[in-house]
This record gives sequence, structure tokens and C-alpha cells, in this order.
Amino acid sequence: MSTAAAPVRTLDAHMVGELRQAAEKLLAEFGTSATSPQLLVRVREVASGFSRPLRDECRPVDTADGLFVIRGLDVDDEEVCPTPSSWATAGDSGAVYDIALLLLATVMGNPIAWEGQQDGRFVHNIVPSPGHEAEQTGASSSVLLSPHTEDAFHPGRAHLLMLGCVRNPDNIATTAASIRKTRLTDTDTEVLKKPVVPILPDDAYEAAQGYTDEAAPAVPALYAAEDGMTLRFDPAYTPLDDADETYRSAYGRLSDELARVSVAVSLSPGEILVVDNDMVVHGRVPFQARYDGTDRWLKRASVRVPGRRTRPAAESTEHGYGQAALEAHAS
Ligand SMILES: O=C(O)CCC(=O)C(=O)O
Ligand SMILES: [Fe+2]
Repeated sequence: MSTAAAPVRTLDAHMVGELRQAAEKLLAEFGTSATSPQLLVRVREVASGFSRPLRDECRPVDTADGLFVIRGLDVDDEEVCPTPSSWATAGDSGAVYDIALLLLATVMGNPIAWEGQQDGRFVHNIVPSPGHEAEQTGASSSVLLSPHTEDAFHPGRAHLLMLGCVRNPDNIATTAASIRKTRLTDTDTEVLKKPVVPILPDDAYEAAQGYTDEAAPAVPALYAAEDGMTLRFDPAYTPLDDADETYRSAYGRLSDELARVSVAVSLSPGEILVVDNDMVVHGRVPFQARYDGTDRWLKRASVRVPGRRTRPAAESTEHGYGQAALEAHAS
């Protein structure tokens, strides 16, 4: 894994002012970042009035890195409250960043939430939580969060994942690996384009894990979209033992290639990492949680981009394990 420079889009003072003032105004109007239909309507109105330069910085990923970092917003560590000890107690902590993220997400596409995750909020808090150290979820710390497509089990998953940094005192890196940078043989690619095994719901979705109405659909790991290869990959929740040796070894080579091209992105407060969830798998290096209010703290938003054709048509028949993605804005 290398710490290669990620493409950076720097917002100038004018753009930052625009974004910050809009977020502060909406927060003053609603008093919370908990998303009501009214707040979402106002977010859309305000986002549609953003200047062209600010909107341009929200353009789609345009390199094979499959990601970019938005820089410029600042977070005053003295002003922002202590890092909450779990998403469940976070409430409106850092609410102005929730709204700023939601505004940018709305310029990029349609933000989504999940009823079964973090109380249906559109912006999640990613903080290390006592008792969850070794999980494969955002609440873990002591283990490597292995590279994954966000919400890989679901056909309604995000096209873009946004991670906004509130605090990261020990420079703990998010990892990111783009399928467009890997080298695989044609034979392996063909094998991995076949639907062989399912991807099961992850530990952040308890209700979905209990879903038994229909069988889990096998899904392809790779898909050749019009503009290049895309992937859907989450080894921690893929029952590979059910696949034959040919598939397992091709899958292993894909994992190795993703590890080879993986980059480490250590976010500083105010920076926002935007990852194309069809091109890039992301994870996080292990770290020691502090649990003293100064822990690493990220805000996460998920975005669907209407009209994108980066996924196989067969996904539209998947049941999604009874989970539904809620879209912020009627499309
Ligand atoms: O903590 C990180 O850097 C990434 C966590 C993650 O996978 C996520 O929030 O989806
Ligand atoms: Fe993730």
C-alpha cells in the first residue's frame, strides 16, 4: 500500500464561505441536522443556488484513481464538541458538517439513508465505539477494516461515498483501491464477471441479516460498464467456500491486486474524501481508540447518481434482503 497523492480539489475562500454560510443558515432554521422532509427540501433549494465554481468542484470522479479529496473547509478543534463515543449518542454533534456534507452530496446526486442504519440519518457518524473494536464496521478500531464496496449486499447502494473528517489526531488512514488500476488476466476477469456467490448483509444491518424470505442472489464481482470496469466486492461477507477452486483463486488474485494498488488517504479535519463506490473499494488501517473525546471522527454520506449505468441490469431484480434505501429527493 502506498501513500500516493490523491487528486485534490481545493475550494477557494469564496466557495468555502458559500458552503459554510448555507450550512449555518439551515442549521439555524431547523435547529438540528436530523433530516425531516422539510430540511431536505430546503437543502435541495439551497444547493441548486450554489455558484458554478462550487458546483464544478462537485463534478464526477474524473481519473482512474476513482476518488478525490475536497479541501478548504476548516474545522476548529476548540469549537467542535468532544468526539461522541458511538453513533447512537452522537445526535446533533457536529451538525453544521452534517448539513455541509448533505449540501455537497445534493450537488453530486441524490443522498440516501437506510432505515436500518444509524436511525435513518442521511449523514452517519463514524467513530470508534467501546465493545465494537474488532468488527468489520465503521465503529471498529483495533482491526484492519478490510477493503469493501459500501453496502455491497444491496442493489440500491451508493454510487458515491463521502467521508468528511472532523477529527483525526493520529492520522489514521482510510485505504482505497481502484479496480481501474489493477491488472488481471482476461481469464480471471471472465470468471469474476459471473454471478457465483452472494454478498451477505454486513454487521451494520441486523434486520437484513435475519432475512429469510428468499435465497441470497449470487452477484458478479466485476462488471464491464461502457466506460470501464466496475466492481462489487466485500470478502468479509462473501461465502467463498461455496465457490469452486477456479473462482476462489481468481477472487484471491483480485484481492491481491487491490492490495497492490491500494493507497492510504489520511484525512485532516475539514477534508472530504469522495470515493466512487463502483470503481473503488475502501477500508481503514487498524488503530488504538482513545475513548476520551479526542478520537478520530468522520461524517459519512452516501449518494446515488441518477442515470448512471455502471452496474449489471440483473441487479434490478434483487430483493436487497428486505432493506430499502431512502432517497433524499424524489427523482
Ligand atoms: O473509517 C474509515 O476511514 C472508513 C470507514 C468505512 O468503511 C465507512 O465509513 O464506510
Ligand atoms: Fe465502508
